[in-house]
Amino acid sequence: MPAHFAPSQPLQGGPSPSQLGPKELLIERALTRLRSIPNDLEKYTFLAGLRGRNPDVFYGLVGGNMKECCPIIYTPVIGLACQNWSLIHPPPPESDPTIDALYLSYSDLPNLPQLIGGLKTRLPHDQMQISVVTDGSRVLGLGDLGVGGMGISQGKLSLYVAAGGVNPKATLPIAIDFGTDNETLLADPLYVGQRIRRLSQEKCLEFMEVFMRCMHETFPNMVIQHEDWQTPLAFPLLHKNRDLYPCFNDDIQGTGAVVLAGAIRAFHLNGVALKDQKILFFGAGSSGVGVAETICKYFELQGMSEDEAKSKFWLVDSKGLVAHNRGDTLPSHKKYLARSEPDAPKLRTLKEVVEHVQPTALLGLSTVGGTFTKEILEAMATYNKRPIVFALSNPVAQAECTFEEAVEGTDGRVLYASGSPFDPVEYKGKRYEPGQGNNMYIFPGLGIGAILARVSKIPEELVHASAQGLADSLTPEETARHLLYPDIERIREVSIKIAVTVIQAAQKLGVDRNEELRGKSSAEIEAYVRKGMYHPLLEAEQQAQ
Ligand SMILES: NC(=O)c1ccc[n+]([C@@H]2O[C@H](COP(=O)([O-])OP(=O)(O)OC[C@H]3O[C@@H](n4cnc5c(N)ncnc54)[C@H](O)[C@@H]3O)[C@@H](O)[C@H]2O)c1
Ligand SMILES: O=C(O)C[C@H](O)C(=O)O
Ligand SMILES: [Mg+2]
Repeated sequence: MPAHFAPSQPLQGGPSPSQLGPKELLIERALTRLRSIPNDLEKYTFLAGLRGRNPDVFYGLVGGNMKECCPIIYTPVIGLACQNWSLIHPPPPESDPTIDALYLSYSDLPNLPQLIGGLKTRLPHDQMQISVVTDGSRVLGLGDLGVGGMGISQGKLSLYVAAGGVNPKATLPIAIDFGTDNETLLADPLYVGQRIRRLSQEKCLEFMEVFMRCMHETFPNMVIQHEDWQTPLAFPLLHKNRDLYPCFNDDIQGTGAVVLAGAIRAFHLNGVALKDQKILFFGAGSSGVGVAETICKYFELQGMSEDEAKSKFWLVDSKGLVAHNRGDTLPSHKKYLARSEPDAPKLRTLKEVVEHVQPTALLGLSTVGGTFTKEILEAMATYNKRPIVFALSNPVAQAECTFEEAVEGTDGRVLYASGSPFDPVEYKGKRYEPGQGNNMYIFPGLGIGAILARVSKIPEELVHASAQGLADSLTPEETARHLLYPDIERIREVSIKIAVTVIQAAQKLGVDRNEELRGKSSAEIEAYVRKGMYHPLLEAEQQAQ
């Protein structure tokens, strides 16, 4: 069985089209067509149409050409698609007996048990494995896009299939319409969602409590990924559900894991001992705090006391340095890592905080593009031989600095990762390669591992295991190139490695419910993972699922 989809590139020098099998030929045609489309949004709609018409061809194309296709079906172009959702992807008619995307709204609350229970007969697969659920309230760094968030749910699930090998029929994207506070959408008669203001947090959580219960009763083995919920809902949803159901929040935990994996590599490459690292986060929302707490926990696991680990972190939000003595009431998610010195300086701007802290690492999860200015990058380069700069906000225009700016501002010494992809840069005759610190490296492996182990819940240890699996997945050649993350074309192999680590962690904690896998060696678990994966180039009867 192939470990990866056959990439289409080798076909160019291989057999002529007439010798190709029908799926390979269709994939080759689709790729040629894709390359002929000049406009990004049209490329997206072409691929979305292909996914609907012929999933095997779509996934064969994407899986063999990740570098080329990911920026279209995922960040950055997916952001544009979400912004234009009403024009490109209206919900299917209610009479449609099958569904491949589910839209719900608060008014469905009294009927949720029947509605969700009834899905079993309307869905093409009776063993649904994974759902990505959003209310579209914070889509990438683009803000509130209402039901346009469906694009993100679908995009994430496409990667679950392409990278994680989940059967496409076992995935369900869900967008929940709680209204929108986006003035453009509220004024747009063509908007496909409800043109009402967002409901209160209380109402949303009331709905979600019933929703999570009904989903679990209907699909007891399904993993639910919460995605792009605004921070005031993201944390309560995670805390209320994490001990009850197999679910996780991708922005808090998936991002925590991917950045931890890149940071482990970067701390090694900058040569500074962990106890001397000083990590500054620009942005203290669900993602910033999620990442900071994940790295903080890692420091503890490496032998630091809790207080020592916490002392390595500084958070900056729109009001400046986050500190208990700041004079405002901090929301609960910011309290744990707020500076606690009674005389913590009251610093307003990022520049002031950078100069005060002189960090070894500067991480942006702020949604504000261009905020790591030349001056800030140059300052990072004066404090560090190899400054760590991660511009993690999505999509591209929201990145705190581009790769080129980071290379120039630090005279080529930067250890850089971004949330959205950037091209390599030539600087003073040398070629530099960026890392893509995007949770896409984590959730497919974490998800397929959780699915195959049939976990009852996803404790933090599984998230840490996924980070370790990713950090360990670089080849010697990638390590020698000083990469922070593996080549994206290898994402399926990387996801397999992460899945094995996650399954073993689940077994150790006793949250696995798949008895068949217990007592198996790493190699046996890996073989089981490979066998359980969907391969678009195999015929249906050859698929294990
Ligand atoms: N790379 C990845 O895998 C990944 C994963 C998740 C989220 N993200 C990105 O992270 C970003 C943030 O997501 P979130 O859910 O945490 O959002 P959020 O809105 O909850 O948090 C944003 C934070 O930035 C701060 N901020 C905003 N404007 C600021 C300014 N001008 N100066 C200083 N601070 C400012 C806010 O106070 C807040 O603390 C998004 O752009 C998202 O795309 C990336
Ligand atoms: O969707 C992405 O590309 C990453 C992340 O989940 C985000 O919200 O930005
Ligand atoms: Mg997200």
